[in-house]
Amino acid sequence: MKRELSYGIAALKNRSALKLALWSVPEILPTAVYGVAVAKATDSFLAGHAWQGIAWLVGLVATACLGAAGSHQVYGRLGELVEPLRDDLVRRVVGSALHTGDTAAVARLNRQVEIVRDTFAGLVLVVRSFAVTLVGVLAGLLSLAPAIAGFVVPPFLLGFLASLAVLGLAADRVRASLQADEDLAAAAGMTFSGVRDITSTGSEEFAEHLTGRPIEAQANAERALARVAALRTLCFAVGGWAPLLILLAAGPWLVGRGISTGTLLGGLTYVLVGLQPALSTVMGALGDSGLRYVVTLGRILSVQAPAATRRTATPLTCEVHTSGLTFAYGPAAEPVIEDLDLVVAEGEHLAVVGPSGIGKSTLAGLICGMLQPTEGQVLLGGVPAHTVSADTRVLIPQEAYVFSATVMENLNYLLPDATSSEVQQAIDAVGAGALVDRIGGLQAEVRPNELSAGERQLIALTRAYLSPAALVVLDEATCFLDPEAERRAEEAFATRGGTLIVIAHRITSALRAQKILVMDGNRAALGTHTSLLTTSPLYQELQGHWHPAETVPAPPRFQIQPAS
Ligand SMILES: Nc1ncnc2c1ncn2[C@@H]1O[C@H](COP(=O)(O)OP(=O)(O)OP(=O)(O)O)[C@@H](O)[C@H]1O
Repeated sequence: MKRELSYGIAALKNRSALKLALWSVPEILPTAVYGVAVAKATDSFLAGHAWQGIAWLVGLVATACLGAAGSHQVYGRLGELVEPLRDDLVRRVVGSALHTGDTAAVARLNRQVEIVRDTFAGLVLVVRSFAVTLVGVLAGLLSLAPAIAGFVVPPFLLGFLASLAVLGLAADRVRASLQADEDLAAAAGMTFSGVRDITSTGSEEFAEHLTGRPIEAQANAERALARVAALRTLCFAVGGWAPLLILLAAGPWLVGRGISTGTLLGGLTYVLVGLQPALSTVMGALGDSGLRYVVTLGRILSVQAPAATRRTATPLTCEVHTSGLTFAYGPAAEPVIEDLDLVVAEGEHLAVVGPSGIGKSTLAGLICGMLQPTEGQVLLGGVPAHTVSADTRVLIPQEAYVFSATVMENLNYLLPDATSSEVQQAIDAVGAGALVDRIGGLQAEVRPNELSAGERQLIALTRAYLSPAALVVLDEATCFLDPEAERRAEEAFATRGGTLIVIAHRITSALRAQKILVMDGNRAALGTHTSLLTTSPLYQELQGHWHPAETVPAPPRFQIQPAS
């Protein structure tokens, strides 16, 4: 739990957290004012000064509007605070999966990353709103009647601190309950699968013994969980209800010492509308989202990337050589690629074409060593692709990855030591200059959600261009660019040096390549545009599909967005 808390606290140590805290200040005002306004309005109405009472209520509405403006800003800052945390977790998850080759883990862990992000954001909001309420109510009570604060605040804080103390215990009990659940499922599964043998050999007693213990253990774990729930209810009774009862009981005494009816009502308002709901919400969130955050983040953080011993080979060339390459997604599945022999020489430019779902992305994954052949092999410079060091090759998929950081950090991610002039040269070559200018230069912050798909692709392409990788694989990585922007980017890669493989989605991409691989089920044809037109019926067909779209100018799929 300590590790998960430290991780969350570290994520809060940045400027966005400070901005979020500052934008929370306006919200304190209505919280501080509502009890005072109710007190003053009540006393004014009771004294027959109706307009004065109405003026207090109008003032209350005005401060609420001010608070709402602050809340609006808070949500914007929350995104800036939470997205870098998500990016960091995704980086860990993907990094670990790349080392272990367990790509299914990416999907599983990515779901957990989403849970951590959502629970973290929820916790930040709830804890922030609790702090705002506490400060506001304290300020309001002290200005209204410090004696009321003396009755209300100590039991409230006692209940709150006790509920925090119970939280650690609750986390342990939840983990124990999950474990007991899993143990019981395993024991019951084992007994169920052997039920015929148990009946035929008359071993019911043994089977009962086998499942009886985990059932008892699970029942105990559930009872322990229920006791913690009862303890939390007790904490809420102390923190949420005791202040109210104490204040009501002390009412006559307070009135006897000059506290007006309106002031007493104002104090009750602070308890009923401020402290009690805030305590209920924060306890609920810590008990629910808080526990989910701790347990889920714990699972992600414990998936350590093993020492990168497997991806250490640095080949001397970046020639791609596949022989007898066969790949299926599972032992019983039909192969997606079967017995493929292919050589792409160092410095060559290959386009891969074929119908949707034929296996182009699978081939890209195999060439980059992210998938391992079921049979045959893929060599990069004579070395098995999955053992080659990660910086030897770069694969840019259709959905480009851009993260919340500066433009420079996004671009030099694969070459952190790149000089400004190297970065600028890459930007100019790929054609990302207008985009970088629009974002505000190299030191400006990138907000991924404000970029179009084409703009994200331009950033990923520039990053790949700048990388030290000798093999670049573009898997429909330019599909959201207009044909002219795509031409410029692809030509930049063709003249960059190294081997280039482009999964093409337009005929023009194929025409720019020296060689074209047509993927056609279990068959594949390799040749040039001219030779394939005569040797590959599928290529002729694809060309027929592509051609009209290429001759009729398509609307641009990438546009620089106007500065907002
Ligand atoms: N992780 C996976 N598990 C199981 N099957 C998969 C997986 N990824 C892809 N496939 C299947 O493998 C086949 C080839 O998919 P792949 O994505 O390589 O084709 P593609 O030619 O790149 O398609 P597209 O042009 O639509 O991107 C498809 O039938 C697809 O459904």
